[in-house]
Amino acid sequence: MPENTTEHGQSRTDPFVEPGHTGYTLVYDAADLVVGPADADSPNRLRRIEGGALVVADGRVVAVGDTADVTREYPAENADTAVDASGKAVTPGFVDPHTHALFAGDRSDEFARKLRGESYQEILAGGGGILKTVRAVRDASTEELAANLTEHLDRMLAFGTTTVEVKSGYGLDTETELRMLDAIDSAAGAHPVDVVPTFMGAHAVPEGTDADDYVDAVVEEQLPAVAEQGVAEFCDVFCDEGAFTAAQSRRVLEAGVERGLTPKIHAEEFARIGGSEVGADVGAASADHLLNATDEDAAALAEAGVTPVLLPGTAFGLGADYADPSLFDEPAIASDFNPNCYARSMGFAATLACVGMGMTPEDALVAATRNAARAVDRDDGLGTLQPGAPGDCLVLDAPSFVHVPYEFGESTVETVVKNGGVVYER
Ligand SMILES: N=CN[C@@H](CCC(=O)O)C(=O)O
Ligand SMILES: [Zn+2]
Repeated sequence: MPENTTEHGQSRTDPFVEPGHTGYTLVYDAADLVVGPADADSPNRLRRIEGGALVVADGRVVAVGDTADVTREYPAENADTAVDASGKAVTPGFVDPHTHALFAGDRSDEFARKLRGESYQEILAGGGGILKTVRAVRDASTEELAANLTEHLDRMLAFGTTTVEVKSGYGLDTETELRMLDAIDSAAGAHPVDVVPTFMGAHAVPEGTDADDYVDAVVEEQLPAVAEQGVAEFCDVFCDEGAFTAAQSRRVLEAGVERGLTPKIHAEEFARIGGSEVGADVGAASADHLLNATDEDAAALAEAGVTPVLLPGTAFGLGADYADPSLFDEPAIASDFNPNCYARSMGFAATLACVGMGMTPEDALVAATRNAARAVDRDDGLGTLQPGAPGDCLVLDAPSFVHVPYEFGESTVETVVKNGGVVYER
C-alpha cells in the first residue's frame, strides 16, 4: 500500500487545497494523457496532452495540463502521492455500465454445450442458463455472495474498472433478490470500486411460473420491498423472446419509476420485440445489447436521450453478429460480465468493439468511459479527467491509450487511482 493512503487506498479527505499547498495527488510526465472527449468543434475526437500532468484533491481533479505548468502550482515534492508516468499513457478509469457480476455456481458446461450447437435460449428454456444460476444463488448465503462479488471487483479493478453497475436478477423471489442487493451493498461498502446497484427481478420467468403471474409478483411484492429498503438505483428488465414481452417489460419499468427507480432495459438481443420503443417511452437511462436494433430503434433512443449500451463480449461469446455502432449516437460499451459472458475486462470489450464492431480506438475509449458514465446517469464528469471530475485514472504500461484495445488477451493497466488514492499497482 503506498504511503498516505487509507486501508482501501482512498485519498485522505483533506479539505480542498489551494495551489502550492499539500494534500493532493499528482500524476506527472504522462506520454499521453487522455482528458476525455474533445470539444464539439475540435477536429480530434479526444483531448490528449503529451507530457501531461493531473492533480487530484479531495477526490476530484483540480488541475490538468502540461507537466511544467501544472507542477509550478502543484510541485511533486508537496504532493501526498506523486506518480511518475514517464513514457506511459494515462486515461480516465473505466466505467462498466452493465454487469451481472454477483452470482454463484458454475456454468462452464454450457460453454461446451453452446459450442456443440445448443442455443442460449434452448439452454434457458430447459432450466439451464439464468435458471441454473438462480438455483445456486438461492442456495448460497449472503456472505458467500458478497465474497464472490468482492473477488470479481478485485479483478475488475486490476483491469482498470473504477465504477461498475451490478444487477440482481438471480434470485427471482423477494427474499433472494433482497439478499443479492444486500450482498452488493456490503461488498461495495468495503471496496474501492464504486458500485451502482440495479434491481432486475424481471431477468427470467422462474420455473413452473406463469410469466404474467411472475410480473405481478415483481410489481406488487419485489419492487415495493426493494424501494423501501433503498438498495437499488435502477430497475432493469430482460425484454426478449423467452423472457418478458414488451408489454410486461413496460409494466415493470413503469412500476419501478413510480417507486423511484430509473429504468434500464435489455433490448433487441435475440429478437426485435419492441424493447427500444419501451425504453424510449419510459425514459430509460440505457437500452442494452441492441444486436437486432434497427435505424428506427436507434432514432427513438436518441430522441428520448437513452444511452445505447453495446456488449461486444456477449456477441463474441455467443458467436452472434455484433451490434452495429454506426446506428447509434454516442454508444457506450460494457463487459456484460455474467456466467454466460465470463469477461471482466473493459480493455477486452474495447478490443472487441474495435475489431468486431468496427469502432475506432478513440470511440471505444469514449464508449468505455464518458458514454458509459451516462448509461448510469452520472453527469459529474465521471469518465473524463476534466477539472471537477472524480479523480479516477489509470496509468498504463504503454505509451498511448491505443494500447488498451491493441494489446488484447492481457491488461495494460499498471496503476489505478481512485478518488486520488492509489488503489492498485501491478
Ligand atoms: N440476456 C440476459 N441477461 C444476461 C445474461 C445472464 C445469464 O445468462 O446469466 C446478459 O445480459 O447477457
Ligand atoms: Zn445483462
